[in-house]
Amino acid sequence: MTATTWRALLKEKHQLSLRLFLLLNAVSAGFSMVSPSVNTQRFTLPVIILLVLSLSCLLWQWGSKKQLININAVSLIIGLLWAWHIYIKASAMPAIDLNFLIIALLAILFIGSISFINNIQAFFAACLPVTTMILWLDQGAHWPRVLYSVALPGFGITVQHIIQKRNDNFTRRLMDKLLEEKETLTDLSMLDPLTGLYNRRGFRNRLDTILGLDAGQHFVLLLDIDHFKAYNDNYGHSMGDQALTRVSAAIRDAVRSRDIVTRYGGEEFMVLLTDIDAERAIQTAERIRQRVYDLNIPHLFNDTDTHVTLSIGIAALEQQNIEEALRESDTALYQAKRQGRNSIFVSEALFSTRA
Ligand SMILES: Nc1nc2c(ncn2[C@@H]2O[C@H](COP(=O)(O)OP(=O)(O)OP(=O)(O)O)[C@@H](O)[C@H]2O)c(=O)[nH]1
Repeated sequence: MTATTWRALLKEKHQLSLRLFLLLNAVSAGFSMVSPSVNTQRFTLPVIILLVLSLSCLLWQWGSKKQLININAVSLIIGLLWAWHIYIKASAMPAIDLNFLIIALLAILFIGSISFINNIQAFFAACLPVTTMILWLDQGAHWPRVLYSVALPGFGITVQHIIQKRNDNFTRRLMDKLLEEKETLTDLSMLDPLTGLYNRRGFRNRLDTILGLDAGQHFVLLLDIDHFKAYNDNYGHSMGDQALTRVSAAIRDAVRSRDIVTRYGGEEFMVLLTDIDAERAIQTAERIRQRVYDLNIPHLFNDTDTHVTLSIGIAALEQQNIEEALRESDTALYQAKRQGRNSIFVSEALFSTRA
């Protein structure tokens, strides 16, 4: 879930309360025509509009769920229609019937408060026109009772609104935090825990981005620590881990930040040199080899030297074919091992490209 889907869900929740509001108003408008509390002016224009409007909005929302209706505007229009309806009925009476006014007020307060328990603006938009009309028709004779009837649910809804806002904020913060953690976990799943370099998954992820940019020529370097089994067997696995960590850091330091350094296997690394020519790629490979040698990690069981050393195979990445480039660099690495280790071998295919 993202912050956008969260906001969409909140809007959807409000639209649900609007549907309830429309439904109750349609029922109420129908009822006031069929069985009115006062038998004058059953079919007023506003109550007919009210019925048609409520049903149309309901049907429209049903049909196109993505189209959101402005809740406050609809509530205000419906409140005004009810006020107009009350005015027409009251005008037709020989004398103002207080019971009629109270029932009319309670009806809209009831509909407003159960529909908009969490939406204070919509509640007042629906109830204020009716309240004002009743106060005016009653000429203020019972204003404390009328205002009390509105203030009581109004206060309850305000408190509920504040609590709900705080809950929503809390949930949103919690969701942001979870999304952040999810991103961190995704990042971690792309890194090798021992060396902090990319693992194969991280490499694939970065590769897709780089190939998408299609900037210049790229080269694949496959690097393997020489006689590392002998190192582990003689110095222990923990010293082996330390050596791996130091070698990883040396490789990382020897290349540019835009190059991708990956722990490709146990003591095997892969570097993708991006947007570079063949000459510089070979120079970079040589720099890596020298940096690792200069670490001076003693390895008395290395047949070729007394230090930890690396062998490197290089191949060009042609036509975005990473599998082919890896195959060629692996062959080149094999040759580097065969020619005595602590050395670099350039893929024959690359030689022919350069010739
Ligand atoms: N300490 C440690 N050792 C590892 C790790 N991953 C792989 N290794 C060791 O790396 C060694 C690799 O040995 P081999 O594949 O036989 O190669 P090598 O001894 O380096 O010989 P050449 O590659 O031919 O020079 C094995 O002993 C593995 O146990 C690791 O995470 N930590």
